[in-house]
Formats: sequence, structure tokens, C-alpha cells
Amino acid sequence: MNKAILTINAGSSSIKFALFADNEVIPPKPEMVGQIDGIGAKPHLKARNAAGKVLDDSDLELADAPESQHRAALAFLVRWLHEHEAGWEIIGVGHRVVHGAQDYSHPIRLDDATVARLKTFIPLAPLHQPHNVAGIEAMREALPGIPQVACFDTAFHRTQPGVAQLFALPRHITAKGVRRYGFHGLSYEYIADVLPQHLDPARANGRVIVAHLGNGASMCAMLERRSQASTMGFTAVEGLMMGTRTGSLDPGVLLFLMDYGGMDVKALTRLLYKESGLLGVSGISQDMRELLASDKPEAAEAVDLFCYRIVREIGSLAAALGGLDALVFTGGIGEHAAPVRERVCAQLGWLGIEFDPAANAADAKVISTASSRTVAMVLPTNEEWMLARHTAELI
Ligand SMILES: Nc1ncnc2c1ncn2[C@@H]1O[C@H](COP(=O)(O)OP(=O)(O)O)[C@@H](O)[C@H]1O
Ligand SMILES: CC(=O)OP(=O)(O)O
Ligand SMILES: [Mg+2]
Repeated sequence: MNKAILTINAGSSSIKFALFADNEVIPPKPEMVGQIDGIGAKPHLKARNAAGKVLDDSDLELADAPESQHRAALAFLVRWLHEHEAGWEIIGVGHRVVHGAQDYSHPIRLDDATVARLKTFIPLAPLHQPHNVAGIEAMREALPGIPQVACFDTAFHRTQPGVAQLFALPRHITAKGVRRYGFHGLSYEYIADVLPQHLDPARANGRVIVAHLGNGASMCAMLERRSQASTMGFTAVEGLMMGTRTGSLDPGVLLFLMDYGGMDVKALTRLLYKESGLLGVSGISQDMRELLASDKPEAAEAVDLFCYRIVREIGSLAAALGGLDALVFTGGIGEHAAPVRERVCAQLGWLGIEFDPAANAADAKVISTASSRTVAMVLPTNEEWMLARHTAELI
């Protein structure tokens, strides 16, 4: 049988998985990819093999209540994999784990003690960490004895200067670990890794901002391809406006809502993570495709705010870097939503970006003109490949 590494990215409403062949090196293209999305609402499984053949595309009947559908979906996935992994021997499983706090700046092999440690970070990432841990537990149970590895979204950002990791809080609170961590690290690590293949060395190692725009969205400022600053901080709710998350919000709003709106922690968590962002402002959808296709003014306003917040934060990150040599778009929206890239880049002439609308509309790799002082480009991310590579290294 051929050896393979399985990767699991258990998110807030989806579980993405991929199977990579492992013969000494791991090729960037998986043998099989799939995802169960719509968890908590209308779960649906889609999977295809390396040749693009659809292996499954069906709604799942998961009887459980929405809150327990994650576990049910994982159990289903384990059964499904057993039926479809014919010819592959899984020798390791790599898990994306959103929060590694201050403890982990590198991927780790998982055991009972480390899994227990990861559970203590659940309050730091309530939308992600419980699902990440559930994925680990389900896979450890389903594949006993097979090594499992955790790769952290926060790890890439541990190179940030101290000042970029601090809140203006009293020291005893900072000492409890209330500091800025940053997320989407596997995506940034991948982009940092491939940047020299796409840019001249001076630019690739220069002042680069990467905009990871997916359901969750953040940006990272890099120098010498190492993280210097990020828009996300203590939790994955800071920074940019997202699908259903507010992004940065005047903390006074929270005090007001607690004092006069009768909202408690649970209600505020729901508001900040699930009811706001593109969904909250548009009142229509969290899905950028739907908003771009809509002619409702609320949809247009949501997209306007999304782009405006990106432009504002690019200004902030460029200030931290002392200028800008390249801007990279990635993630579902960054890779596919040309109108979003256009609105952002059109407002960045002052940072040296001379935008090329035709290249952008054609989804070209470089979307700035040949004479542009700063390069703007689109690079598809590959978090799964980073997971597989780290897992292979550690086992
Ligand atoms: N062709 C497209 N045009 C505009 N937006 C798109 C397109 N394809 C995907 N998106 C958007 O990308 C977002 C999901 O990004 P993705 O990176 O897949 O999310 P996740 O954070 O779940 O990994 C959604 O808002 C979706 O509407
Ligand atoms: C950290 C984070 O926001 O992740 P995602 O984009 O998968 O929601
Ligand atoms: Mg994502």
C-alpha cells in the first residue's frame, strides 16, 4: 500500500480534509480532497480525487442537534474515509489548530497531555478551538496508534517584535497571556515559502503585506518573510470585517451593550462571532459571491465596508513596515473576488500600486502594471500542504 498523510482542518462550520502521498517528499497536490460544509445548518459532503473525479457530492443526514453536528460529521467522515481510502495507508494525521497560545511556536506530536493543554486554550478561540480538539479526538479514536500532529495558526507570528504583541493593559494582565497572537499562520507560512518563486529576491524578502481573505479574514505584515504584525490579535475576531465576525470594534460598544442592552457574555460572543460582519451589515448573507451578485443597497454597503476596512488596515501595516514592496491577495475572497481586489487596490495609489484592471478581471497572478512601484498579486494558498509537510517532518 502507498503511504499517505491525512490532513484535517476542522473549522467553525466546515471540516476540510486532504490525503497526500508520502514518498520522501510530499507533492503540493493531494491525492484526494474534500469538505463537509454547512455543519449546523445543512451539512453537505463534497470530495474529489487528484484527477478531479467527484467521489461524493451529497447532503448528509446527520440527525443530531446543530451543536452536536460537528461530532456527528467527524464520525461520518471517519467511516467515509475507511470506504474511500483504498490503496492508501494513513501513516500520520496533521491537524490545523487555531490557538497555540504562548506555549507553541512549532508543530507538535499529540498525546494525552498536549491534547489536554490545547483544551485550556478553548476560551481564546471559542469559534475554532473546540472543533479543532474534537477533530483530534475523533481521529485519535478512529486511528489508534497512528501519530497525530498539531500545526498552529498562531505559530508563524511568534517572530513579531515584542511591541507588536502587546496590548496597552496593566502588566499583570499581560502576564496572564492576554497579548496579541495573530492567526492564519499556515496560510502565511505557505505564501512566505513560495514568495521567492514569484517575486525578485529583494521584493520577496522586503516589505510584504499578505491579505488572507476567506470566511475569516486577516492580514500579515512581513519582513524577510517573517511576521512583523497582524490585524488579528488575542482572538480571531480582531481586525478586518469578516463573514460573520465584527473585526475590531470600539470596546465601549461592548460595555454599552452589557449595561443598557442586557447582553451577557454568551449573547455578546454570538453577536461578535456569528451575527455580524458581512452577514450582519447586509442582512442577506455572509457569502461574498451572493453580496456581489445582489442589487440591494445593504449588500453594496457591506462590501464597501469590507473593502474600506482592508484599506485602512493596509495603511496601518504599511506604517509598521515603513513602506510596501508587495501586496498579496489569498483566501477564497482574495483569490476569486476581482471586484474586492479592484476596490482595495484602486485606493492604494499612494502606496505605489498602479492597478491593472484588465489583469485583475482575468484573475492574473500580477494585477499591478509593469511600471508599478509596488507589486500587487494573487497567490492561491495551500494550508493543507503545510499541514502535510509538518506532519511528515515530525513523524
Ligand atoms: N468566485 C468567487 N467570487 C467571490 N467570492 C468568492 C468566490 N469564491 C469564493 N468566494 C468567497 O470566499 C469566501 C470563503 O473563503 P474560504 O477561504 O474558502 O473560507 P474559509 O475561511 O472557510 O476557508 C466566501 O465569502 C465566498 O463567497
Ligand atoms: C483563524 C480563522 O479565522 O480561521 P478561519 O478563517 O478558518 O475561520
Ligand atoms: Mg480558511
